[in-house]
Amino acid sequence: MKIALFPGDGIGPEIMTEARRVLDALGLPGLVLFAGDVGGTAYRTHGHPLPPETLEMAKAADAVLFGAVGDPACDNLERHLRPEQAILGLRSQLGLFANLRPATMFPGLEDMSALRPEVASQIDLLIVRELNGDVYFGEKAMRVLDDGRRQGYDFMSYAEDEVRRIAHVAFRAAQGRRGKLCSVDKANVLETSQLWRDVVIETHAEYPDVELSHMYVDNAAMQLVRNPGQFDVVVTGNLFGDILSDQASMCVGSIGLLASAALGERQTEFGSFGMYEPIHGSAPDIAGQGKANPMAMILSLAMLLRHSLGLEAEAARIEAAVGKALQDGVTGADLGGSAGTTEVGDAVLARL
Ligand SMILES: NC(=O)c1ccc[n+]([C@@H]2O[C@H](COP(=O)([O-])OP(=O)(O)OC[C@H]3O[C@@H](n4cnc5c(N)ncnc54)[C@H](O)[C@@H]3O)[C@@H](O)[C@H]2O)c1
Ligand SMILES: CC(C)[C@H](C(=O)O)[C@@H](O)C(=O)O
Ligand SMILES: [Mg+2]
Repeated sequence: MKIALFPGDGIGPEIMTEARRVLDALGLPGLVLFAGDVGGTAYRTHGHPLPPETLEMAKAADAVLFGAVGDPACDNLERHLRPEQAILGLRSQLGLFANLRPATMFPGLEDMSALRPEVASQIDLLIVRELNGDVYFGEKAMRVLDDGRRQGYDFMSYAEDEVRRIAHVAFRAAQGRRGKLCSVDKANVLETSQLWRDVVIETHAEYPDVELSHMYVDNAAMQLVRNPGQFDVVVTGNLFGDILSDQASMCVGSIGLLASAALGERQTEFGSFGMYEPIHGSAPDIAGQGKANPMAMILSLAMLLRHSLGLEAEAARIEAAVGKALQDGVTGADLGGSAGTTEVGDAVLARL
């Protein structure tokens, strides 16, 4: 079993240290770990945010655990050299098109939600975000128009096969949960979304046991705050899924709590090859201060064990330990507490 660890920038290395301690504590036999550079860190040492050796390391592994990338000092680099290209490059070059972003209320944390506790307590949803297409990967450029004005543009598109494969993932996920799928789009304005909706409806024919609904993304943003308990599985495109998942994190209580899995079609002898990362970024405003919440990173490790290594019991053990630490009131500044990154890690380890 080979896991590639890519800590990245900002709080990435701090939270990766805690996930690594949890992994070590499990004492899994036959585990081989590799560490690689990504993001601004990799740009500084190798001249590129996703050096070829890092990509090769990811390909040779059964799973990748990814911290975060992003560095304000790199924001003026040409786009292909910016830290974010590491995560985008890994997702596209590894064919990881299906991003699972679960958001579930942790018992005892209801009062820390940005929503009223009785509303927040109902949250148990899964965002299935398409990860290889949309406006993220279309042609983009800045140009000067004939009249001298600068214009930026990004081409948004989805091909039907790209929609169909993520729809299948979402329908199957709904079958394994409460049987409800809400497809979020902007079909009232965008042709990309009209095709999305048409293909999701066509795919539904193969899943008559799943209840399908459609929602425009602006309404979905509102409904997520008004009544998040109405959602079971939400399937949406790359951009909308990015935004709605950050929003969902504050409905639960903190962006430092939400984990994610990026999966594709490749199967290994242990499970599905995948890359696992917190949904948050490198948090430059708190980097190096020992304040970051490592729970999203630790929960991403749990997802890795479940989906890529077939270790369901170990995954559940980690999730239970995180849940207990929260229930016992061990929280950092993001959740109104005073525990630092290492203390939160200690608390999870003590409850494993
Ligand atoms: N997957 C990724 O690597 C990823 C994801 C999102 C953003 N980014 C990058 O990260 C950089 C910063 O972006 P941003 O500020 O918009 O988003 P961010 O998620 O890094 O931070 C947003 C806010 O949430 C807080 N926060 C985030 N994670 C936290 C944690 N674990 N514990 C406590 N607080 C936490 C931060 O302190 C900040 O106030 C940018 O360069 C961006 O491109 C990377
Ligand atoms: C860093 C950025 C490219 C990334 C995205 O937009 O997908 C991040 O926001 C995320 O949610 O993983
Ligand atoms: Mg995001």
